[in-house]
Amino acid sequence: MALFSKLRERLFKSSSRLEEGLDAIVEEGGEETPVEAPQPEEAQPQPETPVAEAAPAAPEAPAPVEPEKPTRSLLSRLTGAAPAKPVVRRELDDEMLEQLEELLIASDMGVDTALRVTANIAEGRFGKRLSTEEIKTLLSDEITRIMESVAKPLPLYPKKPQVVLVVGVNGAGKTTTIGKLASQFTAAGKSVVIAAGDTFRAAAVEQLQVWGDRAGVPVLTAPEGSDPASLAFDAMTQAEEMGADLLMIDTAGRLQNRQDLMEELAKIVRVIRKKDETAPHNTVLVLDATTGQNALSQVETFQKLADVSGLVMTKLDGTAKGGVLVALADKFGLPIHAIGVGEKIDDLDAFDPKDFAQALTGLTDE
Ligand SMILES: Nc1nc2c(ncn2[C@@H]2O[C@H](COP(=O)(O)OP(=O)(O)OP(=O)(O)O)[C@@H](O)[C@H]2O)c(=O)[nH]1
Repeated sequence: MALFSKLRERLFKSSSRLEEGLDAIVEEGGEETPVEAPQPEEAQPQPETPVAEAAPAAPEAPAPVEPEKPTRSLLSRLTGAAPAKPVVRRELDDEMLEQLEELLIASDMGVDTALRVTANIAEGRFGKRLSTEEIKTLLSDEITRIMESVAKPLPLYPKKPQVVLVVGVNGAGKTTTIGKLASQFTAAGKSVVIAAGDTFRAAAVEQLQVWGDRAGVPVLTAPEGSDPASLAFDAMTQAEEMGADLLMIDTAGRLQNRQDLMEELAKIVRVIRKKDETAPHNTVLVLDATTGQNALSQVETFQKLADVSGLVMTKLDGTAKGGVLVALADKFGLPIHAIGVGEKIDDLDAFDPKDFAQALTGLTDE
């Protein structure tokens, strides 16, 4: 699956960290078990557990988690394939659970989420023997379950222009994301206008113009230092006159002076509501995945500054902190509209929970 492999490849740092950690945990107290476990009909003595070498025989030896797949053994016999390598399994106990929790916390899933995820994985499996692959599958299923309800593309309304306010700290990837979204909406037949609302930074305006050119959409600007709210008002007027479907407004991200920023955002909202009292229709918070747990406090801060309606997580490529997205979904339940997986114009993917969970855990597609 092309999309899957792209995400998998780009989330490599996150997945390899988890993968290496899981291997180390399972190997630490695990034992090799044969992959081709004897099937009941093969008239082998029925062991209570498929462990190769009986460990210091625990009287209540745990049963295997999943039955071994019979087709594997039959298939390899029919095709004469070399016997598969033995699989290492480790009994799930308190110590292993704690190590799993630590690993998930280290992958930026956050303490609360890591505890919840491991508790759910452990439920009904205590004392059972698990391989790395089995834990990856359980983990991936659990992450998918958490993320399913937040995977929502940016909702589109019949309202013209639909106003999308884009907020986030400087450097999070707002400009890039606006450019990528503009390109996607244009390709989908929508007419888009961008307003460069961070009027205090000439470089930010120039950068937005570069992205507007790339996406082939007009970028409305105002002289440096002018009032962002007045630009937003003019942009509303122009977008209406042009019959644009979408108006995306970039905003400043100076958190150093929170009060100013709060007033600036509030004023933009007040002014555009003079034109359309239902605007802004979306307030999208752009977050940088490489900031890890800091993304959580940014959500809290921006929720106080603006009525955040959804998230875009950028820079998921090349970070070992991809787990923060799970923590965000678990803690805030805000819709995740898209994920940034690179610096190019088409490096913005719809958020697919299963692909993401598999890529994060390094689970290979079967
Ligand atoms: N690798 C990677 N880099 C990204 C992604 N999104 C944005 N960037 C890079 O992050 C840097 C900052 O992106 P901008 O879009 O300028 O961020 P901004 O929030 O608009 O920042 P200001 O203009 O400072 O307000 C740029 O170098 C982008 O190329 C992404 O998904 N992956």
